Amino acid sequence: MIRTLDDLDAEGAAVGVRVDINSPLAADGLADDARLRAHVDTLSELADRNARVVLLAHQGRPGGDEFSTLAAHAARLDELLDASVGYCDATFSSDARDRVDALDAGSVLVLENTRFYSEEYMEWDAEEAADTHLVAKLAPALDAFVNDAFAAAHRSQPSLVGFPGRLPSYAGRVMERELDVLGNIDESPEPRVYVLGGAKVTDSVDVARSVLERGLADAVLTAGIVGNAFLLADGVRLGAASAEVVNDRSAEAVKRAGDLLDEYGHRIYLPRDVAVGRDGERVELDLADLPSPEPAMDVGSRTVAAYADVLEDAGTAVLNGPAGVFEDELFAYGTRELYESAARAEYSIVGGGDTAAALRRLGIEGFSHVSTGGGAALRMLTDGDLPAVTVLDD
Ligand SMILES: Nc1ncnc2c1ncn2[C@@H]1O[C@H](COP(=O)(O)OP(=O)(O)OP(=O)(O)O)[C@@H](O)[C@H]1O
Ligand SMILES: O=C(O)[C@H](O)COP(=O)(O)O
Repeated sequence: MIRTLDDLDAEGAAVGVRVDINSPLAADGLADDARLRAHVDTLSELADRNARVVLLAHQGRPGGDEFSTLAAHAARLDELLDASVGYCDATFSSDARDRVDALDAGSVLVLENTRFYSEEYMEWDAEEAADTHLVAKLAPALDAFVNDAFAAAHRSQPSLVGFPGRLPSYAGRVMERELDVLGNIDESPEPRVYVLGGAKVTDSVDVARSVLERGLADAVLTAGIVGNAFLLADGVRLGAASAEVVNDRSAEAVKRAGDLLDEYGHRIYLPRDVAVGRDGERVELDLADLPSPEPAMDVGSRTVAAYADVLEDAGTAVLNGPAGVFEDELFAYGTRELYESAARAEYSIVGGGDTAAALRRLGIEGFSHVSTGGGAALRMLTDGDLPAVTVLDD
């Protein structure tokens, strides 16, 4: 059974709360605060119940553009919450532990990006994770652990799976709600159509295989960099610029996408055209017009029309990842159109950090459930088990 905040004696307790506030960034800070807003209920409840709330979170991946401190996140949370929010530029050092010890009841402290520490970017089993430096050093300063980071629950990293071995642990309100909705997806109306876009090529190929093998998906529509990977796997010569974007993420995933096309090609839909930027304009190219020197940044209107036909008959539409570089208005078209078609399905689920940002930016509404998780939601929908959830279950 997974315990929730209803089971936690919060008064005066130092509660470590793992959140997922991994967000798109802009030069001057956060580009979108949807993931921070999602945790407001959990954090306000704990602060109102006089807990000393200690936040643990990651931002970006080592070496990536969005790998940064959590200073801007703390400042934004301070605006979003009634409680006072402090920031500490360490995660488990004596400085961090002293700040936890000094924290007032009803206040929040954001510790530094957990991925600044190399152990956090490795996968562990729960017992080993409990012995990592981060967990072994920080746990004694805490009385309880709450995991509200549904969106990262598919990762077996120390801050996600290590604390339950050392502290009484609970699911936060976001985690509770997500498990409620996504745990019952096998009851959802058929046919089920999965739309896989975005940048996480390896994860998406794995998801496509799983839902196809298990008969959970009647159709898989590919878009974004994921779509480009499937086009390459199908032998389409997109051009060196597009191929580089895909191969930078995973050349191996293209091979696996090819294997999947061999087995399930009749149920996997590939883009029929792509959009590139040429002299500052959007130009749509049919596959026959490729290769192109410019990278494919969006799906084109023929793809949108073909995918809309499939989505029109969907009982359930499950979406992850944008169809293109929606942050640039020239390439927002595919995402806007595809999401609007999906939102019209009888039951529609959409997930992902950038996806949530896209919904807000493009003003798209009407989904039955907007999950905070992208990869996590898809893994939950397909395998039903998430490492960080399994360790909460006792
Ligand atoms: N054709 C493309 N070329 C380059 N970037 C693309 C393309 N299509 C989509 N993207 C980028 O993919 C990014 C989002 O992908 P991602 O897989 O991270 O989605 P997500 O919704 O955040 O899912 P998750 O929660 O798993 O992170 C966006 O920044 C978008 O610009
Ligand atoms: O955005 C996400 O999907 C989660 O925050 C997990 O991030 P990751 O894919 O870098 O582990």
